[in-house]
Amino acid sequence: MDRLLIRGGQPLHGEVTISGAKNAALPELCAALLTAQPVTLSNVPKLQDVATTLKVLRHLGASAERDAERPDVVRIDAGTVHSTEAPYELVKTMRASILVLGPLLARFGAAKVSLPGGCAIGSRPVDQHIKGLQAMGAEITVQHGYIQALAPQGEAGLRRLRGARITTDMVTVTGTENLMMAAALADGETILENAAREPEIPDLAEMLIKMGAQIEGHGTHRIRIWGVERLNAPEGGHRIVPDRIEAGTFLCAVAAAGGDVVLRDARATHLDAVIDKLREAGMTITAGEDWIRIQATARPKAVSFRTTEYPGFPTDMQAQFMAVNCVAEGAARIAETIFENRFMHVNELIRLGAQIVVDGHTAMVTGVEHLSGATVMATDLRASASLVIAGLVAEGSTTVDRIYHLDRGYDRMEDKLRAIGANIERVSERTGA
Ligand SMILES: CC(=O)N[C@H]1[C@@H](OP(=O)(O)OP(=O)(O)OC[C@H]2O[C@@H](n3ccc(=O)[nH]c3=O)[C@H](O)[C@@H]2O)O[C@H](CO)[C@@H](O)[C@@H]1O
Ligand SMILES: C=C(OP(=O)(O)O)C(=O)O
Repeated sequence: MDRLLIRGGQPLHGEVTISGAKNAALPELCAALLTAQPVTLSNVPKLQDVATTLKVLRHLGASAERDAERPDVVRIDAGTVHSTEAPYELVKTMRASILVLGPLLARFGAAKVSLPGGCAIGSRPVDQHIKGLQAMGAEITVQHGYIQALAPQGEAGLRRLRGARITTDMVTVTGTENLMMAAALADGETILENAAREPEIPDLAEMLIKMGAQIEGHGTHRIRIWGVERLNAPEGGHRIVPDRIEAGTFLCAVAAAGGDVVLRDARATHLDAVIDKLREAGMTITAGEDWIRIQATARPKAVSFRTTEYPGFPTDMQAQFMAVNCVAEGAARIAETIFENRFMHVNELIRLGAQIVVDGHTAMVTGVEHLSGATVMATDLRASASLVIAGLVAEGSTTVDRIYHLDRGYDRMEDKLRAIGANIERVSERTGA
Protein backbone atom coordinates (compact mmCIF):
# COMPACT_ATOMS: atom_id res chain seq x y z
CA MET A 1 0.00 0.00 0.00
CA ASP A 2 1.43 3.39 -0.98
CA ARG A 3 1.75 6.32 1.39
CA LEU A 4 2.81 9.93 1.11
CA LEU A 5 5.71 11.40 3.00
CA ILE A 6 5.50 15.18 3.41
CA ARG A 7 8.03 17.50 5.01
CA GLY A 8 6.04 20.61 5.83
CA GLY A 9 6.90 24.28 5.80
CA GLN A 10 7.51 25.08 2.12
CA PRO A 11 5.44 27.85 0.53
CA LEU A 12 4.07 27.02 -2.92
CA HIS A 13 5.04 28.94 -6.06
CA GLY A 14 4.46 28.37 -9.76
CA GLU A 15 1.78 26.90 -12.00
CA VAL A 16 -0.44 23.83 -11.84
CA THR A 17 -2.59 22.48 -14.66
CA ILE A 18 -5.94 21.19 -13.49
CA SER A 19 -7.16 17.86 -14.90
CA GLY A 20 -10.60 16.92 -16.20
CA ALA A 21 -13.28 16.48 -13.55
CA LYS A 22 -13.70 13.05 -11.98
CA ASN A 23 -17.39 13.73 -11.42
CA ALA A 24 -17.93 14.58 -15.10
CA ALA A 25 -15.68 11.83 -16.48
CA LEU A 26 -17.54 9.03 -14.66
CA PRO A 27 -21.06 9.79 -15.99
CA GLU A 28 -19.67 10.69 -19.42
CA LEU A 29 -17.83 7.37 -19.75
CA CYS A 30 -21.12 5.66 -18.86
CA ALA A 31 -23.00 7.83 -21.38
CA ALA A 32 -21.00 6.08 -24.11
CA LEU A 33 -23.23 3.05 -23.40
CA LEU A 34 -26.14 4.97 -24.92
CA THR A 35 -24.86 4.56 -28.48
CA ALA A 36 -23.50 1.79 -30.70
CA GLN A 37 -21.08 4.29 -32.26
CA PRO A 38 -17.54 4.83 -30.90
CA VAL A 39 -17.32 7.79 -28.50
CA THR A 40 -14.16 9.85 -27.96
CA LEU A 41 -13.62 11.73 -24.71
CA SER A 42 -10.65 14.01 -24.07
CA ASN A 43 -9.21 15.60 -20.92
CA VAL A 44 -9.97 12.30 -19.13
CA PRO A 45 -8.12 12.39 -15.79
CA LYS A 46 -5.81 9.54 -14.83
CA LEU A 47 -7.63 8.26 -11.76
CA GLN A 48 -8.40 4.94 -10.14
CA ASP A 49 -12.16 5.64 -10.49
CA VAL A 50 -11.72 6.11 -14.25
CA ALA A 51 -9.77 2.82 -14.46
CA THR A 52 -12.59 1.09 -12.54
CA THR A 53 -15.22 2.53 -14.88
CA LEU A 54 -13.27 1.38 -17.94
CA LYS A 55 -13.15 -2.11 -16.38
CA VAL A 56 -16.93 -2.08 -15.88
CA LEU A 57 -17.47 -1.00 -19.50
CA ARG A 58 -15.17 -3.77 -20.75
CA HIS A 59 -16.97 -6.32 -18.60
CA LEU A 60 -20.19 -5.31 -20.36
CA GLY A 61 -18.51 -6.05 -23.70
CA ALA A 62 -17.53 -2.54 -24.79
CA SER A 63 -14.01 -1.69 -25.83
CA ALA A 64 -12.69 1.15 -23.71
CA GLU A 65 -9.07 2.21 -24.14
CA ARG A 66 -6.79 5.18 -23.62
CA ASP A 67 -5.00 6.49 -26.68
CA ALA A 68 -1.35 5.37 -26.58
CA GLU A 69 -0.08 8.75 -27.79
CA ARG A 70 -2.57 11.05 -26.10
CA PRO A 71 -3.28 9.48 -22.71
CA ASP A 72 -5.96 12.05 -21.88
CA VAL A 73 -8.07 10.61 -24.72
CA VAL A 74 -10.32 7.60 -24.17
CA ARG A 75 -12.30 5.79 -26.87
CA ILE A 76 -15.30 3.69 -25.96
CA ASP A 77 -17.10 1.48 -28.43
CA ALA A 78 -20.29 0.14 -26.89
CA GLY A 79 -21.42 -1.37 -30.19
CA THR A 80 -20.17 -4.73 -28.91
CA VAL A 81 -21.95 -4.78 -25.52
CA HIS A 82 -23.09 -8.34 -24.75
CA SER A 83 -23.98 -8.12 -21.06
CA THR A 84 -26.18 -5.81 -19.01
CA GLU A 85 -24.85 -6.91 -15.64
CA ALA A 86 -22.39 -4.93 -13.50
CA PRO A 87 -21.19 -7.34 -10.80
CA TYR A 88 -20.35 -6.54 -7.18
CA GLU A 89 -16.66 -7.33 -7.58
CA LEU A 90 -16.25 -4.46 -10.04
CA VAL A 91 -18.70 -2.07 -8.45
CA LYS A 92 -17.80 -2.30 -4.78
CA THR A 93 -14.96 0.24 -4.76
CA MET A 94 -16.87 2.96 -6.52
CA ARG A 95 -20.32 4.29 -5.85
CA ALA A 96 -20.49 6.05 -9.22
CA SER A 97 -20.80 2.67 -10.96
CA ILE A 98 -24.55 3.08 -10.36
CA LEU A 99 -24.29 5.40 -13.39
CA VAL A 100 -24.40 2.42 -15.79
CA LEU A 101 -27.97 1.65 -14.66
CA GLY A 102 -29.79 4.42 -16.58
CA PRO A 103 -27.88 4.01 -19.88
CA LEU A 104 -28.12 0.17 -19.90
CA LEU A 105 -31.82 0.19 -19.14
CA ALA A 106 -32.51 2.89 -21.72
CA ARG A 107 -30.62 1.25 -24.57
CA PHE A 108 -31.09 -2.47 -23.87
CA GLY A 109 -34.33 -2.48 -21.87
CA ALA A 110 -32.73 -4.41 -19.00
CA ALA A 111 -29.97 -4.02 -16.44
CA LYS A 112 -28.65 -5.76 -13.35
CA VAL A 113 -26.34 -3.61 -11.27
CA SER A 114 -24.89 -4.36 -7.88
CA LEU A 115 -25.97 -1.95 -5.15
CA PRO A 116 -22.97 0.28 -4.55
CA GLY A 117 -23.34 0.04 -0.77
CA GLY A 118 -22.39 2.59 1.85
CA CYS A 119 -19.04 4.23 2.34
CA ALA A 120 -17.13 6.16 4.95
CA ILE A 121 -18.97 9.45 4.40
CA GLY A 122 -22.50 8.12 4.82
CA SER A 123 -25.01 5.45 3.85
CA ARG A 124 -25.64 6.95 0.38
CA PRO A 125 -28.83 5.18 -0.73
CA VAL A 126 -29.93 5.11 -4.41
CA ASP A 127 -33.68 5.09 -3.79
CA GLN A 128 -34.18 8.26 -5.88
CA HIS A 129 -32.52 6.67 -8.93
CA ILE A 130 -34.90 3.72 -8.53
CA LYS A 131 -37.95 5.91 -7.91
CA GLY A 132 -37.25 7.92 -11.09
CA LEU A 133 -36.76 4.84 -13.27
CA GLN A 134 -39.95 3.32 -11.85
CA ALA A 135 -41.81 6.49 -12.82
CA MET A 136 -40.51 5.83 -16.34
CA GLY A 137 -42.25 2.46 -16.26
CA ALA A 138 -39.32 0.25 -15.20
CA GLU A 139 -40.03 -2.82 -13.10
CA ILE A 140 -37.36 -2.89 -10.44
CA THR A 141 -36.52 -5.50 -7.83
CA VAL A 142 -33.73 -5.25 -5.31
CA GLN A 143 -32.56 -8.69 -4.25
CA HIS A 144 -29.36 -10.33 -3.11
CA GLY A 145 -27.55 -6.98 -3.32
CA TYR A 146 -28.51 -6.33 -6.92
CA ILE A 147 -30.87 -3.87 -8.61
CA GLN A 148 -32.61 -5.72 -11.40
CA ALA A 149 -34.49 -3.49 -13.81
CA LEU A 150 -36.69 -4.12 -16.86
CA ALA A 151 -38.11 -1.41 -19.10
CA PRO A 152 -41.81 -1.71 -20.07
CA GLN A 153 -42.71 -3.69 -23.18
CA GLY A 154 -43.58 -1.37 -26.04
CA GLU A 155 -44.57 -1.82 -29.68
CA ALA A 156 -43.11 -4.79 -31.59
CA GLY A 157 -41.99 -6.35 -28.32
CA LEU A 158 -39.28 -3.73 -27.76
CA ARG A 159 -38.58 -2.72 -24.20
CA ARG A 160 -38.35 1.05 -23.82
CA LEU A 161 -38.64 3.48 -20.93
CA ARG A 162 -41.46 6.03 -21.06
CA GLY A 163 -40.96 9.73 -20.41
CA ALA A 164 -42.33 10.92 -17.06
CA ARG A 165 -42.46 13.87 -14.70
CA ILE A 166 -40.10 13.12 -11.80
CA THR A 167 -39.57 15.11 -8.64
CA THR A 168 -36.76 13.73 -6.52
CA ASP A 169 -37.14 13.97 -2.73
CA MET A 170 -33.79 15.73 -2.48
CA VAL A 171 -31.27 17.18 -4.91
CA THR A 172 -29.10 14.30 -6.10
CA VAL A 173 -26.19 14.69 -8.49
CA THR A 174 -25.75 11.14 -9.84
CA GLY A 175 -29.53 10.64 -9.55
CA THR A 176 -30.09 13.58 -11.93
CA GLU A 177 -27.39 12.23 -14.26
CA ASN A 178 -28.77 8.67 -14.32
CA LEU A 179 -32.31 9.87 -15.03
CA MET A 180 -31.18 12.38 -17.67
CA MET A 181 -29.27 9.63 -19.52
CA ALA A 182 -32.21 7.22 -19.23
CA ALA A 183 -34.66 9.87 -20.47
CA ALA A 184 -32.50 10.67 -23.51
CA LEU A 185 -33.63 7.38 -25.15
CA ALA A 186 -37.09 7.09 -23.55
CA ASP A 187 -40.37 7.35 -25.40
CA GLY A 188 -41.71 10.88 -24.95
CA GLU A 189 -40.97 13.80 -22.67
CA THR A 190 -39.34 13.67 -19.23
CA ILE A 191 -39.28 16.55 -16.78
CA LEU A 192 -36.79 16.33 -13.92
CA GLU A 193 -37.86 18.65 -11.10
CA ASN A 194 -35.51 19.44 -8.21
CA ALA A 195 -32.60 18.57 -10.51
CA ALA A 196 -29.02 19.09 -9.35
CA ARG A 197 -27.17 22.06 -10.88
CA GLU A 198 -23.53 21.04 -10.32
CA PRO A 199 -21.41 22.05 -13.38
CA GLU A 200 -20.85 18.38 -14.22
CA ILE A 201 -24.56 18.10 -15.11
CA PRO A 202 -24.57 20.76 -17.86
CA ASP A 203 -21.30 19.23 -19.09
CA LEU A 204 -22.97 15.80 -19.40
CA ALA A 205 -26.05 17.40 -21.00
CA GLU A 206 -23.85 19.12 -23.58
CA MET A 207 -22.21 15.82 -24.44
CA LEU A 208 -25.63 14.14 -24.79
CA ILE A 209 -26.87 17.00 -27.00
CA LYS A 210 -23.83 16.50 -29.26
CA MET A 211 -24.94 12.84 -29.44
CA GLY A 212 -28.37 13.92 -30.68
CA ALA A 213 -30.29 14.16 -27.39
CA GLN A 214 -32.92 16.85 -26.94
CA ILE A 215 -32.41 18.50 -23.58
CA GLU A 216 -33.29 21.91 -22.14
CA GLY A 217 -32.88 23.52 -18.75
CA HIS A 218 -29.65 21.76 -17.69
CA GLY A 219 -27.94 23.90 -15.07
CA THR A 220 -31.37 24.76 -13.58
CA HIS A 221 -33.64 22.89 -11.17
CA ARG A 222 -35.94 21.83 -14.04
CA ILE A 223 -34.53 19.76 -16.89
CA ARG A 224 -36.70 18.78 -19.88
CA ILE A 225 -35.70 15.87 -22.08
CA TRP A 226 -37.48 14.72 -25.22
CA GLY A 227 -36.45 11.11 -25.84
CA VAL A 228 -35.05 10.16 -29.25
CA GLU A 229 -34.88 6.69 -30.84
CA ARG A 230 -31.16 6.59 -31.28
CA LEU A 231 -28.06 8.48 -30.16
CA ASN A 232 -24.82 8.84 -32.11
CA ALA A 233 -21.19 9.53 -31.30
CA PRO A 234 -20.67 13.16 -30.25
CA GLU A 235 -19.25 14.85 -33.32
CA GLY A 236 -15.66 15.92 -32.68
CA GLY A 237 -15.70 14.06 -29.36
CA HIS A 238 -16.29 15.71 -26.01
CA ARG A 239 -13.77 17.46 -23.75
CA ILE A 240 -14.37 16.93 -20.05
CA VAL A 241 -14.86 20.10 -17.99
CA PRO A 242 -11.96 20.97 -15.61
CA ASP A 243 -12.16 19.58 -12.09
CA ARG A 244 -13.44 22.34 -9.81
CA ILE A 245 -12.73 20.26 -6.71
CA GLU A 246 -9.12 19.61 -7.69
CA ALA A 247 -8.75 23.36 -8.37
CA GLY A 248 -10.32 24.18 -4.99
CA THR A 249 -8.00 21.72 -3.28
CA PHE A 250 -4.90 23.44 -4.71
CA LEU A 251 -6.32 26.85 -3.70
CA CYS A 252 -6.68 25.58 -0.13
CA ALA A 253 -3.17 24.12 -0.19
CA VAL A 254 -1.75 27.55 -1.09
CA ALA A 255 -4.01 29.33 1.43
CA ALA A 256 -2.63 27.09 4.18
CA ALA A 257 1.03 26.84 3.10
CA GLY A 258 1.41 30.39 1.68
CA GLY A 259 2.77 31.35 -1.73
CA ASP A 260 1.65 32.48 -5.15
CA VAL A 261 0.25 29.94 -7.62
CA VAL A 262 -1.58 30.12 -10.94
CA LEU A 263 -3.99 27.29 -11.80
CA ARG A 264 -4.28 26.68 -15.53
CA ASP A 265 -7.39 25.16 -17.09
CA ALA A 266 -9.45 26.12 -14.05
CA ARG A 267 -12.86 27.81 -14.06
CA ALA A 268 -13.35 30.37 -11.30
CA THR A 269 -17.06 30.63 -12.16
CA HIS A 270 -17.50 27.03 -10.93
CA LEU A 271 -15.90 27.88 -7.59
CA ASP A 272 -17.64 31.11 -6.55
CA ALA A 273 -18.55 29.96 -3.03
CA VAL A 274 -15.06 28.62 -2.29
CA ILE A 275 -13.32 31.69 -3.73
CA ASP A 276 -15.56 34.02 -1.69
CA LYS A 277 -14.57 32.16 1.47
CA LEU A 278 -10.87 32.22 0.56
CA ARG A 279 -11.09 35.99 0.03
CA GLU A 280 -12.78 36.27 3.43
CA ALA A 281 -9.79 34.33 4.78
CA GLY A 282 -7.51 37.09 3.44
CA MET A 283 -6.33 35.55 0.16
CA THR A 284 -5.87 37.63 -2.99
CA ILE A 285 -7.55 35.83 -5.86
CA THR A 286 -7.66 36.95 -9.47
CA ALA A 287 -9.03 34.97 -12.38
CA GLY A 288 -9.60 34.87 -16.12
CA GLU A 289 -11.76 32.57 -18.21
CA ASP A 290 -9.50 29.53 -17.74
CA TRP A 291 -7.09 30.43 -14.96
CA ILE A 292 -7.11 31.34 -11.27
CA ARG A 293 -4.26 32.98 -9.34
CA ILE A 294 -4.00 32.86 -5.56
CA GLN A 295 -1.57 34.95 -3.53
CA ALA A 296 -1.27 34.02 0.12
CA THR A 297 1.00 36.42 1.94
CA ALA A 298 -0.24 36.13 5.53
CA ARG A 299 -1.68 33.58 7.90
CA PRO A 300 -5.32 32.88 6.86
CA LYS A 301 -8.21 34.13 8.97
CA ALA A 302 -10.66 31.49 10.17
CA VAL A 303 -13.85 31.40 8.09
CA SER A 304 -17.18 29.72 8.90
CA PHE A 305 -19.22 27.98 6.21
CA ARG A 306 -21.93 25.45 5.61
CA THR A 307 -21.99 22.91 2.79
CA THR A 308 -24.97 22.95 0.43
CA GLU A 309 -25.82 21.98 -3.12
CA TYR A 310 -24.26 23.93 -5.99
CA PRO A 311 -23.84 26.89 -6.26
CA GLY A 312 -23.36 26.76 -2.47
CA PHE A 313 -20.19 25.61 -0.74
CA PRO A 314 -19.44 22.04 -1.96
CA THR A 315 -19.31 19.18 0.52
CA ASP A 316 -16.36 17.88 -1.54
CA MET A 317 -14.34 20.94 -0.36
CA GLN A 318 -15.32 20.79 3.32
CA ALA A 319 -12.35 18.72 4.54
CA GLN A 320 -9.75 20.73 2.61
CA PHE A 321 -11.10 24.08 3.89
CA MET A 322 -11.19 22.65 7.40
CA ALA A 323 -7.43 22.05 7.07
CA VAL A 324 -7.00 25.77 6.23
CA ASN A 325 -9.05 26.74 9.29
CA CYS A 326 -6.86 24.47 11.45
CA VAL A 327 -3.91 26.87 10.98
CA ALA A 328 -5.94 30.08 10.70
CA GLU A 329 -6.20 33.01 13.09
CA GLY A 330 -9.41 32.75 15.10
CA ALA A 331 -12.19 30.17 15.25
CA ALA A 332 -14.71 28.94 12.67
CA ARG A 333 -17.88 26.87 12.59
CA ILE A 334 -18.25 24.32 9.78
CA ALA A 335 -21.65 22.73 9.15
CA GLU A 336 -21.92 19.64 6.91
CA THR A 337 -25.46 19.33 5.55
CA ILE A 338 -25.08 16.84 2.67
CA PHE A 339 -23.58 13.67 4.19
CA GLU A 340 -24.21 12.36 7.69
CA ASN A 341 -20.68 11.16 8.43
CA ARG A 342 -18.28 13.44 6.62
CA PHE A 343 -16.01 14.41 9.52
CA MET A 344 -13.77 11.33 9.41
CA HIS A 345 -10.73 13.56 8.88
CA VAL A 346 -11.26 15.37 12.19
CA ASN A 347 -9.57 12.78 14.40
CA GLU A 348 -6.60 12.59 12.06
CA LEU A 349 -6.26 16.39 11.93
CA ILE A 350 -6.34 16.37 15.73
CA ARG A 351 -3.41 13.92 15.65
CA LEU A 352 -1.51 16.67 13.83
CA GLY A 353 -2.30 19.13 16.63
CA ALA A 354 -5.51 20.70 15.33
CA GLN A 355 -8.17 21.93 17.76
CA ILE A 356 -11.56 20.72 16.59
CA VAL A 357 -14.73 19.89 18.48
CA VAL A 358 -17.54 18.09 16.66
CA ASP A 359 -21.15 18.32 17.72
CA GLY A 360 -23.44 16.43 15.35
CA HIS A 361 -23.18 18.00 11.91
CA THR A 362 -21.08 20.92 13.12
CA ALA A 363 -17.36 21.21 13.74
CA MET A 364 -15.86 24.11 15.70
CA VAL A 365 -12.26 24.69 14.63
CA THR A 366 -9.91 26.91 16.58
CA GLY A 367 -6.83 27.74 14.58
CA VAL A 368 -3.40 26.95 16.02
CA GLU A 369 -0.13 28.59 15.03
CA HIS A 370 1.58 25.30 14.26
CA LEU A 371 0.58 21.77 13.43
CA SER A 372 3.13 19.06 14.10
CA GLY A 373 3.85 16.21 11.70
CA ALA A 374 2.70 12.67 12.52
CA THR A 375 1.52 9.49 10.81
CA VAL A 376 -2.12 9.79 9.81
CA MET A 377 -4.56 7.58 7.98
CA ALA A 378 -6.74 8.62 5.04
CA THR A 379 -10.35 7.50 5.44
CA ASP A 380 -11.92 8.80 2.24
CA LEU A 381 -11.00 10.80 -0.81
CA ARG A 382 -11.34 14.40 0.39
CA ALA A 383 -10.25 13.48 3.92
CA SER A 384 -6.96 12.36 2.32
CA ALA A 385 -6.61 15.71 0.56
CA SER A 386 -7.17 17.57 3.85
CA LEU A 387 -4.40 15.53 5.49
CA VAL A 388 -2.02 16.35 2.64
CA ILE A 389 -2.79 20.07 3.06
CA ALA A 390 -2.24 19.83 6.82
CA GLY A 391 1.02 17.95 6.18
CA LEU A 392 2.24 20.77 3.92
CA VAL A 393 2.10 23.24 6.84
CA ALA A 394 2.92 20.93 9.73
CA GLU A 395 6.33 21.15 11.37
CA GLY A 396 8.43 18.08 10.65
CA SER A 397 7.34 15.00 8.69
CA THR A 398 3.84 13.75 8.06
CA THR A 399 3.06 10.34 6.62
CA VAL A 400 -0.36 9.89 5.04
CA ASP A 401 -1.30 6.21 4.90
CA ARG A 402 -3.96 4.52 2.76
CA ILE A 403 -3.66 6.94 -0.11
CA TYR A 404 -5.55 4.61 -2.41
CA HIS A 405 -8.47 6.86 -1.43
CA LEU A 406 -6.58 9.86 -2.82
CA ASP A 407 -5.73 8.00 -6.04
CA ARG A 408 -9.47 7.45 -6.64
CA GLY A 409 -9.92 11.13 -7.37
CA TYR A 410 -6.65 13.07 -7.81
CA ASP A 411 -4.47 12.91 -10.91
CA ARG A 412 -0.80 12.77 -9.76
CA MET A 413 -1.40 15.10 -6.82
CA GLU A 414 2.07 14.65 -5.35
CA ASP A 415 3.78 15.39 -8.70
CA LYS A 416 1.73 18.55 -9.14
CA LEU A 417 2.52 19.69 -5.57
CA ARG A 418 6.21 18.89 -5.94
CA ALA A 419 6.34 21.00 -9.12
CA ILE A 420 5.24 24.06 -7.10
CA GLY A 421 7.76 23.53 -4.33
CA ALA A 422 6.24 21.05 -1.89
CA ASN A 423 8.50 18.49 -0.29
CA ILE A 424 6.37 15.42 -0.88
CA GLU A 425 7.05 11.92 -2.12
CA ARG A 426 5.19 8.68 -2.64
CA VAL A 427 6.57 5.70 -0.78
CA SER A 428 5.56 2.36 -2.15
CA GLU A 429 5.47 -0.52 0.33
CA ARG A 430 6.74 -3.07 -2.18
CA THR A 431 9.79 -1.12 -3.24
CA GLY A 432 10.15 1.02 -0.14
CA ALA A 433 10.69 4.01 -2.46
C1 LIG B 1 -19.54 10.73 -8.71
C2 LIG B 1 -20.12 11.97 -8.16
O1 LIG B 1 -20.57 12.85 -8.89
N1 LIG B 1 -20.07 12.12 -6.83
C3 LIG B 1 -20.56 13.35 -6.22
C4 LIG B 1 -22.07 13.24 -6.07
O2 LIG B 1 -22.33 12.08 -5.29
P1 LIG B 1 -23.83 11.51 -5.25
O3 LIG B 1 -24.49 11.78 -6.54
O4 LIG B 1 -23.72 10.12 -4.78
O5 LIG B 1 -24.47 12.40 -4.15
P2 LIG B 1 -26.00 12.87 -4.11
O6 LIG B 1 -26.11 14.24 -4.68
O7 LIG B 1 -26.81 11.82 -4.75
O8 LIG B 1 -26.29 12.88 -2.56
C5 LIG B 1 -26.87 13.99 -1.88
C6 LIG B 1 -27.61 13.48 -0.67
O9 LIG B 1 -28.78 12.79 -1.09
C7 LIG B 1 -28.84 11.49 -0.52
N2 LIG B 1 -29.46 10.58 -1.52
C8 LIG B 1 -29.02 10.59 -2.81
C9 LIG B 1 -29.58 9.74 -3.76
C10 LIG B 1 -30.62 8.89 -3.37
O10 LIG B 1 -31.17 8.10 -4.17
N3 LIG B 1 -31.04 8.91 -2.09
C11 LIG B 1 -30.49 9.73 -1.13
O11 LIG B 1 -30.89 9.72 0.03
C12 LIG B 1 -27.38 11.15 -0.24
O12 LIG B 1 -27.25 10.15 0.73
C13 LIG B 1 -26.84 12.49 0.20
O13 LIG B 1 -27.14 12.72 1.55
O14 LIG B 1 -22.56 14.40 -5.43
C14 LIG B 1 -22.07 14.58 -4.09
C15 LIG B 1 -22.75 15.81 -3.51
O15 LIG B 1 -22.36 16.94 -4.18
C16 LIG B 1 -20.55 14.70 -4.11
O16 LIG B 1 -20.08 14.69 -2.80
C17 LIG B 1 -19.91 13.53 -4.87
O17 LIG B 1 -18.55 13.81 -5.09
C1 LIG C 1 -17.53 11.76 -2.49
C2 LIG C 1 -16.86 11.86 -3.62
O1 LIG C 1 -16.92 11.02 -4.66
P1 LIG C 1 -17.84 9.73 -4.91
O2 LIG C 1 -19.24 10.20 -5.03
O3 LIG C 1 -17.32 9.23 -6.22
O4 LIG C 1 -17.62 8.81 -3.74
C3 LIG C 1 -15.93 13.00 -3.87
O5 LIG C 1 -15.55 13.17 -5.05
O6 LIG C 1 -15.56 13.71 -2.93
